[in-house]
Amino acid sequence: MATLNFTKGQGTGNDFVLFSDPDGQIDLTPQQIAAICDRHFGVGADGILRAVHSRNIDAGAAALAEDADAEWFMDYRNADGSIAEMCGNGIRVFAHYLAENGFVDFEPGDTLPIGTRSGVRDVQRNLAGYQADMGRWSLDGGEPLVRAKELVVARPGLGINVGNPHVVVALAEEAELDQVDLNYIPIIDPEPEKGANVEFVVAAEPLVKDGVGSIRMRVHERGSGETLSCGTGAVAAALAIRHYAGSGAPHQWRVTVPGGTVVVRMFPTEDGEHVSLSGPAELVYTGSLELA
Ligand SMILES: N[C@@H](CCC[C@H](N)C(=O)O)C(=O)O
Repeated sequence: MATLNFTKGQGTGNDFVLFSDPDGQIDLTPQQIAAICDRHFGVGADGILRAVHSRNIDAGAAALAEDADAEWFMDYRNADGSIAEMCGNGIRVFAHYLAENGFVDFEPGDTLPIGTRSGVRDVQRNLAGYQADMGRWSLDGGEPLVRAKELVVARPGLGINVGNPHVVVALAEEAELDQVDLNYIPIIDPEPEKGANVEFVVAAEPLVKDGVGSIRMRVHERGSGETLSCGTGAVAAALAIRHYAGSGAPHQWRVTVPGGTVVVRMFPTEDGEHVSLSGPAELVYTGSLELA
């Protein structure tokens, strides 16, 4: 049995087991990942973040081709062991982990490029936390119908890709958001080929104040179930509500999730519109476990 030294971290309650494997020698199986993430028999987490040098993981070649400074790669796995392309809360916690453990020199005001399966993401450190440039996004998931337990009729969703796939469902009332039972996987019709994370959203009252939009969101994550927060989900939700609100809608949104609040900003670049995500990141404790 091998010992795995890990750190537990969280960002708005989206929690992760992190470990460093610069040389790319610890390839956990989906079963081992699911066992570690199990909240009764393991450490318990929504996902796993492996810190590996980009040159030592196959998916890192594309990251280095995009930005030769993307030394570290965030190898993200969902709680069920499946691979996901990107994790918006995870990347802040990952950057914090690298900085606090001295793997990178990353002071407030600095930018750190991190390799992910959806491309390189630039993370900025500031005095309040971290902001990640989540890159470009697309409305490429159609408008499927979504059925969820305790919502009486199917609702129209909006498919959005922000590096990973999402379907956002706008609800009319807070009561509906509170009552939807996300212990059950929402049914998406037609079902996306690679599945999707599903966000349920209501507008805050007022929707816009001082040029900033506000929404509340709950999420069912592909591969992890209901989580207290999903960063890419918050980005998708803000983009969807801005889309529904039409021209004149704000380009900055506060997204309140069960685990806290994150901020989403849309901004123009030479490369088309990008979207950023800001929020906290915390390392909670360190530990070690025996790998079965
Ligand atoms: N919690 C994450 C998203 C993690 C991946 C997701 N479950 C998927 O399968 O795409 C976030 O903060 O973005």
